[in-house]
Amino acid sequence: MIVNFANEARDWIAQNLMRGCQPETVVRELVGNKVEGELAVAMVQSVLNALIYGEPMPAGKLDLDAPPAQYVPDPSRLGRVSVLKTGKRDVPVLARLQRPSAALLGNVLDAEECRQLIAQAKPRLAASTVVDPITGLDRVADHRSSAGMFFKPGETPLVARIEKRIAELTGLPVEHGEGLQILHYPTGAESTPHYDFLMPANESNKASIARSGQRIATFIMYLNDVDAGGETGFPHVGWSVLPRRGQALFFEYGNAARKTDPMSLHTGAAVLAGEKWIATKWVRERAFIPASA
Ligand SMILES: O=C(O)CCC(=O)C(=O)O
Ligand SMILES: [Fe+2]
Repeated sequence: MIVNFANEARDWIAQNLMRGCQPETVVRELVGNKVEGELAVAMVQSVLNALIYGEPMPAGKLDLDAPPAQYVPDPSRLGRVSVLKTGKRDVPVLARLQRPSAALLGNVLDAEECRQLIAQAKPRLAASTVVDPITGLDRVADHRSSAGMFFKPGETPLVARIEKRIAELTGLPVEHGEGLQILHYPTGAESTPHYDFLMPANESNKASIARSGQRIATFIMYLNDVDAGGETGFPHVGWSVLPRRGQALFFEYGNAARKTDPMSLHTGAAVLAGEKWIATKWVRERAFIPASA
């Protein structure tokens, strides 16, 4: 059955979802406003499918019989070996998750590399920004009380060496990587639940996706041990990765069908004691071309 779905209602739902409201909360609000329950679920689901799975945004009509969007992960780019090799380095696979597709890796960076990355980044840290989902403009994050900086691809010999290592480990070409981001979380700082892929509904993301394709994978390297807290968490599956110096978490959320995985929602839990330093590489479908190029 096809029903009318006013663009105003659709935009209200989209804004709330992009602000981080839980879909169930948005459904409850709609039901409180006298929208019939099943219809409310279908309305919210259709907007979520557009925001997260890259389905077309509903425009004026809603098909209540449309099948739910599905995400089927491709096989992990890491394969099934227990130790990955890059140069003289052995990188053991310490743990794997099926959904979202993820692996924890040991011995990715040595202590001196971690120390140098922190030292090179420290003088250049600025309060983290997020892209405002409504305006598309950068603003200082209210929820992500960390400070960060980006290296340009290949900016220093150390950065270039690490980028080459990531490419050899993951099979993803060096050129597909965005500039390496260093993030520092002081005690108390956290990063609230978010996706790393770009919301295609956001105007400012459209140009970026057109240039370089969607983000499909994230490689987070932990640069120090954290005394308490600071885990990278996947709330939909209840998995937490503890920051350990030199280890890395690789997760993939884009498949060959060009869908994105809603299970890849993740957080940086609040640092409870000590501080946390990470280096993150986000990887695109195609060669990364920054906005200014
Ligand atoms: O701090 C963390 O563990 C997560 C960081 C993160 O989500 C990111 O860099 O995209
Ligand atoms: Fe993230």
